Amino acid sequence: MSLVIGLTGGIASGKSTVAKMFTALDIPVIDADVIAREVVEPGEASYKKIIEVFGKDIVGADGSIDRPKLGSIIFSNEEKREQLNQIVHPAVRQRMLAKKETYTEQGEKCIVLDMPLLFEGKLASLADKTVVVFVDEATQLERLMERNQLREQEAMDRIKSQMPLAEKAKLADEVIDNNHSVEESKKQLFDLLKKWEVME
Ligand SMILES: CC(C)(COP(=O)(O)OP(=O)(O)OC[C@H]1O[C@@H](n2cnc3c(N)ncnc32)[C@H](O)[C@@H]1O)[C@@H](O)C(=O)NCCC(=O)NCCS
Ligand SMILES: Nc1ncnc2c1ncn2[C@@H]1O[C@H](COP(=O)(O)OP(=O)(O)OP(=O)(O)O)[C@@H](O)[C@H]1O
Repeated sequence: MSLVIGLTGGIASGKSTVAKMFTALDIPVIDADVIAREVVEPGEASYKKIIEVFGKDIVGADGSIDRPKLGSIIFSNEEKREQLNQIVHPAVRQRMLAKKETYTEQGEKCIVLDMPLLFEGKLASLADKTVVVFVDEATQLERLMERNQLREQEAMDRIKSQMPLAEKAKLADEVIDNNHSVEESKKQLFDLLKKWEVME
């Protein structure tokens, strides 16, 4: 039996930072953002559907989807975001499920689903335990603007396109407070993994 951990949070709250800690422990991590990139590569069904809905202008010079352009459309327009979600999310769900099955068959005792939209979507029920990586909104905004080189309004649009982190924290089994150092977050994670007997 594998323990499936649903790792979630908000944009730039620190999921990838915590996911790397699992990887360093040789615990497999299935990353929804990586899969969401794979399913829109040229030749994939979702690639064609995105062009049908958003037009040829959404394709960059190299033939792939122009992600900054698509982002600037969907993060400021709920209807367009919903349209994109309806194209991409079923394909992401299907691949995440298949990967999870493979790891389960391989006998992995712990598997992580790293998924920003775990609670907004339909995969939370797959997880035995859910963990939210939490930061307060001021820290989230600062880290997002810095990492993605965004103006305040663009960063706020992205934050507001998701369920508030405080609400996610209420839905989660456990919360990692990532407002402080990475080392402090690691200690919180290790305490959880000891409690769940994933590590000694
Ligand atoms: C809009 C796109 C092209 C922007 O690409 P970009 O490379 O700039 O960002 P990236 O994919 O790395 O996502 C960064 C973060 O944005 C947030 N985010 C992405 N898509 C969404 C969405 N539809 N709704 C809310 N938040 C989102 C997540 O927190 C994610 O971790 C891309 O995010 C996308 O295709 N989104 C739709 C698919 C999706 O929902 N992915 C999230 C995981 S399933
Ligand atoms: N405890 C911390 N202290 C300082 N900076 C941090 C901390 N945790 C993460 N960061 C930085 O904040 C930014 C966001 O972190 P990270 O990329 O892990 O978030 P994420 O939740 O995976 O984001 P996204 O879902 O948008 O990809 C990164 O630049 C990262 O280096």
